[in-house]
Order: sequence, then structure tokens, then C-alpha cells
Amino acid sequence: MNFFDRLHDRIRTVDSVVSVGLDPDQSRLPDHLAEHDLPRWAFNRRIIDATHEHAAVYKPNAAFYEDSDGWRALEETIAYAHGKDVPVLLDAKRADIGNTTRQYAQLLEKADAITVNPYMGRDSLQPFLSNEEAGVFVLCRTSNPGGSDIQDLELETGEPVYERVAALADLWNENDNVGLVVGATKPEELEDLREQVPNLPFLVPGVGAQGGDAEAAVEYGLADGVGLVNSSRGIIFAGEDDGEEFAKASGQAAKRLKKRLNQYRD
Ligand SMILES: O=c1ccn([C@@H]2O[C@H](COP(=O)(O)O)[C@@H](O)[C@H]2O)c(=O)[nH]1
Repeated sequence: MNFFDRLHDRIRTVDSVVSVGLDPDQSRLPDHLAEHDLPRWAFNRRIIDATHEHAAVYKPNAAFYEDSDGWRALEETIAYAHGKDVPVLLDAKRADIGNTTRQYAQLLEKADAITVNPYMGRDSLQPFLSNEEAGVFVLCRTSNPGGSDIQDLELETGEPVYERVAALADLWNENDNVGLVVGATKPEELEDLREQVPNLPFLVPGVGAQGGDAEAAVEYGLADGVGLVNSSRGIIFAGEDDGEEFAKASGQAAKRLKKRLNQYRD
């Protein structure tokens, strides 16, 4: 089954478009988890237990797992999320020349969807795009302040680079498996892009810790009700508590965000 069909079903089941970002910054984990073999996995397991009823997907960012223990923690996390019927979108922002990108595409043997970087062009994304089961979210207009350095540059046609990326992603969507990453900190761009590519679901990061616009994220992020609004630190580090209560706070934060976003859904 195609990723976006599965996501559609998941959104209906939990009545939520919340993507829970699993970015277990080791400097912020509760002290008592240090006694575990894999503290990041111990942390994520508790977060998943507390949030899965509100999670349309989990979005681990690969940056928080790129060491030997980290990959083990990530594998455990993905398997556990799947055990709770929650799809996993790996925020890896990959792409490279052909033989290298074929290696990267093996990440989709574990995760259900991935973020990719369009800078190297179609051939660098082909192994992801041709995986019909997987979701492929193309970075388009990112949430960070420096996103404008390149993405806002005007081409000779007058269109900004991010609009050209959206047009290309639409062309690359031969298997109905492509979405865009568009930051909630860019509500005007969200609106323009929704008009430009009405059928592509968006992954919208930047609500919560980055202060993005939750209403615009929902209004423009969803295509036929399918899309994702991500919060990572705002959910997983919602608790002040350094003991076992941290997970409860994350469950409450995920539920609050779900309710807030649902106000704006049709
Ligand atoms: O444009 C982008 C693309 C990706 N991200 C990632 O999303 C989360 C956001 O975390 P918060 O703690 O909710 O700010 C993180 O993994 C980023 O690397 C993004 O923020 N913006």
C-alpha cells in the first residue's frame, strides 16, 4: 500500500496530523536514563508509549542517531513505533550520485518515508522515487532563517528557486509518493505552494520551538486532508521533570497540539 494511503488511514484512526519528532538530544535526556544500555532508545520508548495515540507519524531526525549506539537506538525505535501501528518518517535529507544514493535508499527498508535534498537533481533521488511504497518528502522551503539564501533566489523566469523545486517535485511524483517540506515559519510561501501544487502533501516543521504558524500549517499543509505538522522539542522535552514524569508531559503536549491543529482541519 502506498505511503500516503497508509498515512490517510492513520490520520483517520487517530484523528491527528501531528508528526512527533524524535530528536533525543543526549544533553537533554533525563539523568536516570543514563543507566540504560541505549538511553536514546529508553527515552524514545517512553515517549512513544505516552504519545502514540496522538501521532500520525514519528519523525526521527537521523542527525541524533549517527553513531553506532545511535543506529541501534533508531532501529529499536522504528520497530517499536511499527508495533504501535505508527508509520516512521526518517528525516535524513539524503541524496547523492547514483551508486551512493542507492545505498542511502536502503534506509527505506526500515522507515516508511524519508526527507530528501533536491539540490543534486532527479538522478540523485531516483532510488527513493522509484520505491512505490515509500513516501519521499523533498526539501522545498525550509523553516530556518538561512533558507532564503538559496531557496528565495529568483530565476531568470522570475520564480524563486523553491517554486521551481515544487514544480519539479510535482513532475517527479509519477508514483504518487512525493510530498514537500515547507516550514510553518513561512505562511505566505505555504499558501503560494498549496496553490501551485494542490495534490502534494506537505510535511510542515517549525511549530512549537521555532514559533511557526500552526493555522497556516494546517490550512495549507494538507492535500485532501493528508499532510503532517511536526513538533519535536515542543513535545519530547515538554516536561520540566527530570524523573519518569517527563513522558507524561510529552503525551499531554502531543494531545494539546493535536487539539489545536484539529481546530483548523475541515
Ligand atoms: O525546514 C525544516 C526541515 C526540517 N526540520 C526538522 O524538523 C525538526 C523540528 O524540530 P523542532 O524541535 O520542532 O523545532 C528538526 O528535526 C529539524 O531538523 C526543520 O525544523 N525545518
